[in-house]
Parts: sequence; structure tokens; C-alpha cells
Amino acid sequence: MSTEETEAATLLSSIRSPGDLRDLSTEQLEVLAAEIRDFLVAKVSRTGGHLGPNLGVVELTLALHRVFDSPKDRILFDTGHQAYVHKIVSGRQDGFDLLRQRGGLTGYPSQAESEHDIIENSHASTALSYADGLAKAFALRGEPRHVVAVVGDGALTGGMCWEALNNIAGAKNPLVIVVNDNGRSYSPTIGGLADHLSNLRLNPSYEKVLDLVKDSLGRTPLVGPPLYEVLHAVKKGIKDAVAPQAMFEDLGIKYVGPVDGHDQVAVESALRKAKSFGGPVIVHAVTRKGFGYRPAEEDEADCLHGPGSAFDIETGKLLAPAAVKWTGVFADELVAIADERADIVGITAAMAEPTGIAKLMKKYPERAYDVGIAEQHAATSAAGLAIGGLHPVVAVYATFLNRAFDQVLLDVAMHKLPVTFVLDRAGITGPDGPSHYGIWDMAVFGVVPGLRLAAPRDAQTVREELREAVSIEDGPTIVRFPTGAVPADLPAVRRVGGVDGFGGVDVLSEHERKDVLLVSVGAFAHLAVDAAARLAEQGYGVTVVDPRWVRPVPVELVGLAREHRLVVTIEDGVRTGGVGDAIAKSLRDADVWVPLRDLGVPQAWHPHGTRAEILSELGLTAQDVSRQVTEWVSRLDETEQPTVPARART
Ligand SMILES: Cc1ncc(C[n+]2csc(CCOP(=O)(O)OP(=O)(O)O)c2C)c(N)n1
Ligand SMILES: CC(=O)[C@@H](O)[C@H](O)COP(=O)(O)O
Ligand SMILES: [Mg+2]
Repeated sequence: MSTEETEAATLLSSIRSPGDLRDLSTEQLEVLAAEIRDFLVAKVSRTGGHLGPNLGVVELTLALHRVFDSPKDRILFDTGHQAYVHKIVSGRQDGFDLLRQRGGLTGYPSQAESEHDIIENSHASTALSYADGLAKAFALRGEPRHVVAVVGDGALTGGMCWEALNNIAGAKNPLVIVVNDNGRSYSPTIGGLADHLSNLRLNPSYEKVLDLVKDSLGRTPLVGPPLYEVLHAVKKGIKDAVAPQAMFEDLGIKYVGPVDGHDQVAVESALRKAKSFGGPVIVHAVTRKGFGYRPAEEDEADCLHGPGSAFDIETGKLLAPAAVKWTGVFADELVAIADERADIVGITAAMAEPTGIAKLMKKYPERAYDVGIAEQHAATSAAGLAIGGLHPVVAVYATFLNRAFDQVLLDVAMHKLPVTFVLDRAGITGPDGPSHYGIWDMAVFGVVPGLRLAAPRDAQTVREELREAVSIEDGPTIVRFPTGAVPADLPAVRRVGGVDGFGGVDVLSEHERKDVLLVSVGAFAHLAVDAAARLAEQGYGVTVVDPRWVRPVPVELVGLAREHRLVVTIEDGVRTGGVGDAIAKSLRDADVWVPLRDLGVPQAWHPHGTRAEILSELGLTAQDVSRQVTEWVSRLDETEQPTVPARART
């Protein structure tokens, strides 16, 4: 290893807390930045994670921790997916081998991991609101502590940011907002704000001219520097003409920038200026997502925003073989439907590729809208589209629709509008942890009057239920499915009920005995059929059904329940208020008193890990379900006929 490499290797390993950064020279910081980038690529290429965003904030994060004194000063990261460098410099380098893995580092800030961390919620556009509140608290308590919020240009398209900016400007508390402007969410950031920012960021003419002048003048000692200052003033003039600071400064928020987010000295200088300003101030840092790692810089789709698993360092390509995913099945069927119906349009909240809307956008660009990270707007804009005679399909991750409950309830459902919400990543997702778990939708949206919710079990039912959903014209529909590869198709042995191609309950497996009606929601179908087979080996007869449309509860389930001794439900969602609860209520309302036991996700904050690990820990496996049902049925045997065991009964 060369001396420089030896020094580099010891430099990063010598950083155990942010304080270790403060005495480093500019040259050492350059070496450290390179060392951190190597570290990020080496580690994330093995675990997967948010590589692109973190490569883009190396200098910025080092500058933040050199200018501010965390944790006395509080540094907040919006969304938090770009906090790996923050973790690296705050004593957690050793944890990266288990990044986003069960028992290892989370992929977002974590108060349990460090006193330097605050926001654990990975939902975008929240940091400025936290910052507003923190700054008010420090002001009220008379604590001279700085608050710094790092917010991406994508997150800045979220409505909460503007609610916060309005309050921050009004409160006038000292507060530093760093806009980490890399011009992208996943894909290029959309909207008027993005255009404004990009006008400033991407106007290479005077930037390059200025750099050229700066270099050449620097070599002419007498005339050089003063003339450069004059030119710089000219640039400021140009900047004032196009820069968005007018928008911010009219609000009462000072604007500093734009500053090259990869120029350590420039960033630190801007942050120091902001720190001493004494009021709310925005530092506009222009960065590049994936900076310093060619496969990320050249990745057109999303600059290697978040490879989900290990990838080849040379190419950035995932090592895992490509599988047919739920998302792909949805995307293909959506385009097929759009081919047939001109009224179908798609909406994404800055996640066209991850949700599959990109496929519709590619074929019908005029019929697919990227609204930015703005799920509430997406829902109500969809209401507008529906009123205008179209049938919008809003594709978001299940967890992100939580923030649009009011819009779905009162803007869409109360007006009985034909809007279809496709919720990808529904249920336990895994590596992104509790704020990404899409476990609330069947409970939360299940109470919306007139809303119908479907949970497909395989590719065939995704196609079927998506078509049923877009055929509904008198209210909203939800189609929800989990992350990952879609399982093999599981055809029904028969369908009970259903009218005109809508609804009906699929029987997936049955037995001559009718001990248990096992109601399997969505992707748990294979698990349920497997559990039933295990129970049959013990002599218990299980009928496995897939309700398909789970909210409101299909009436057919009441009749099926009557025929059995016990009803068991299993769902990839919270138990409280979930499908099991709703079915139990339906049985009571129908005076059907068959006992019901519901399996699902307990109402708690569940850790990150793989989807399989977390489901196993929750007892949501075929083996656990069959064991649990055996226990329940045995108890029934005892209460019904204490002396004659079930198996001996003829
Ligand atoms: C409410 C919400 N919607 C969608 C997402 C998914 N998401 C995660 S990161 C990201 C892009 C964020 O872009 P930006 O804020 O510019 O940060 P960058 O990745 O560019 O650093 C999105 C859309 C989210 N985390 N929260
Ligand atoms: C930070 C964020 O919200 C997303 O980038 C998320 O990590 C994507 O998860 P998937 O890997 O399921 O697409
Ligand atoms: Mg961005």
C-alpha cells in the first residue's frame, strides 16, 4: 500500500466523532472525501442501499460537522437516506457491514444508534417542520444552539416544506436550511421550483466564464483579484436576475448561494456565513447525485439512488438475477388497459420507475404525470382529473399514501370519484424499516365510505383486480401488493359469488371436513395453502379462501364462515382495524357466532431486516400458522367435546 493509501486508510479510521474533523487541513479533507467515497462504494456494493444520494453529500456533510457542533447544534436530514456520511463520521463505520440488515445499522438516522441523530421517519419533506419547532424551542428556552436542516430538491417539492418555510420566515428564528440541489429525486426533479433552481444551477455560461476568468486573472497578480471581484459582482447581478432567492428573500429568508457542494472550502464558507446570520437562511448547495463513482454518475434512471441488494462495483449492476416483480406485472397491465381506454391516465409522486408508471409515461407521455414528492396533491389532482372525465391511476408506495388520507376520504371518496390507487410495497417491506412498512392501508382506508380495496395474490389476480378497479365508476379503489418477486400463479378451485366480473371469493383449497375457514389476504395465499396442507396431515379440514376485494368485507365470507367451526384470517397489515377485525364485525352483524382468530402485524414499530425475517419474527409463516391453528382448534375440541378428541370423531 502506498504512503498516501496508508495515510488515507488511517485518516478515515482515525475519525471516530465529528470533532475529529475540525483540525483537518483542506488537503486532508480531500483525501478523507475520497476515502469516504471508496468506503461507501465498497460497503454499499455488498449490502445495497442509498449510494447515489450519499456520494453526493460527502463534502457537504464534512462541512456541516466542521462548522456546527453536533449534538449541541442539531443537524437534521430530510428523508434521511443521505445520512450515511453523517453516520460514518459519527462513530459508526464498523456498522456498515450490516447496513439495513437485521440487528445492524438502519438506513436512516436512528436515535438508538447515536446522539447525533434525530429524524427517523424516512418520509420526505418533514425536516423543515422539525427544524421550525426545534428552533422555536431553543429560542423559548434561551438555548444558544443552532438548527440545520438538509433538504433535497426533491423533498422541497413536498407541501410540508412550504408550510414550514412560511412559519420559519414568520418566526425569524436563527435556522440554517441547506438545499441539497442535485436536480433529481429519482429522475430529474419536476415543477416550477425545480426549473427555478436549475436555471441557476445549470446556467453554465456565466459559471464557466467566471471560472475561466477566475483562473486566468489569478495568474495576473496586479489586475487579477480586484477585477475578479468586480466580475463576481457582475455574476451576483446575473444571479439576482434569475436566482430563486427573490422567492425566498421575499418570504423573509436570506439566500446564500448557489455554492458548489463539492468545493469543501466554498461550502464551509457559505455555512459559516449562514451560521452567523442570526435569522432564517437558505444555503443553496449544488451537488451531483452519485458524484465520484462513474456507474452512479452515468446511471440515467436514478444515479444508483438505492440499489436494493449487492451490485458489481465495476458496472453498478445488481448481482441478483432479475425476477418478475409485482411492479412489472402492474406496469404491463396498466399499459395494456391504457391501449384500450383513452381515459386512463397515470400519476406518480416522483417515483415513476419504482412504481412502474414509467412504462405508461414512455408509451403515453401525455397521459402520465409526475407531481413531485406530493402525494396529497396527487390524490386531489386525481380527483380533478376524474371530474374532468378521466380515470386516474395513482401509483405510490403504500406507506406514502398515509399522508393523503384526508384527500382520499373527502376529495375523492366523498365525491364518489373513479380514482384507482395502486399501492406498491404494501405490507412489511424490510430494509427500509418501520416508516416504510405499508401495513396501515387496509385498516386506515378500510373505513372510507365507498372505497373498495383489493389485495391480489399473484400476477393473474393483479391483472384481474386492476381491471376490476378501473371498471368502478362510482368511487375510489385501491389495489395493493408487496415488494419483490411475484409468486407463481395460484388458480382458484372455484369462485363463490361475484357479479358481472366483479368481486366474489376464490376458494384456493378445501377438504371434506370443514374445521377451519382460513381467509388469506393477498400475497399470503401460498402460505395459507401450505399451512392448510400441514393441518390436513393432522386430520384437520381447512378451506382456504382469498376474498380478493377485502374492504368492504365480501358478503360471501359470512356464508362460508357459517359452514366452519373456526375462522382464521391472515393479512400483511396491522391487525387493529384490519381485515380480520372487519370480518369479525361482519360476522357479528350477521349474527354468525363462529369464533374468529386474526393473524397479522401487531400494532407496534417493527425493526428493519429482510421481509422474510420480520414476517418470521411475527409468526407469519406456514409452519407458525399451522401450529397456531392447531392450538386453537384443539381448544375448540376440548370445549365442544372434552372427552372425545376431534380425530377420533367420525
Ligand atoms: C413522502 C415520500 N414520498 C416518496 C418517498 C420516496 N423517496 C425516497 S428518496 C426520494 C427522492 C428524494 O429526492 P431529494 O429530496 O432530492 O434527495 P436526493 O435523493 O436527491 O438526495 C423519494 C421520492 C419518500 N421517502 N417520502
Ligand atoms: C428512501 C425511499 O423512500 C426509497 O428510496 C426507498 O428506499 C425505496 O425502496 P425500494 O427499494 O422498495 O424501492
Ligand atoms: Mg435531489
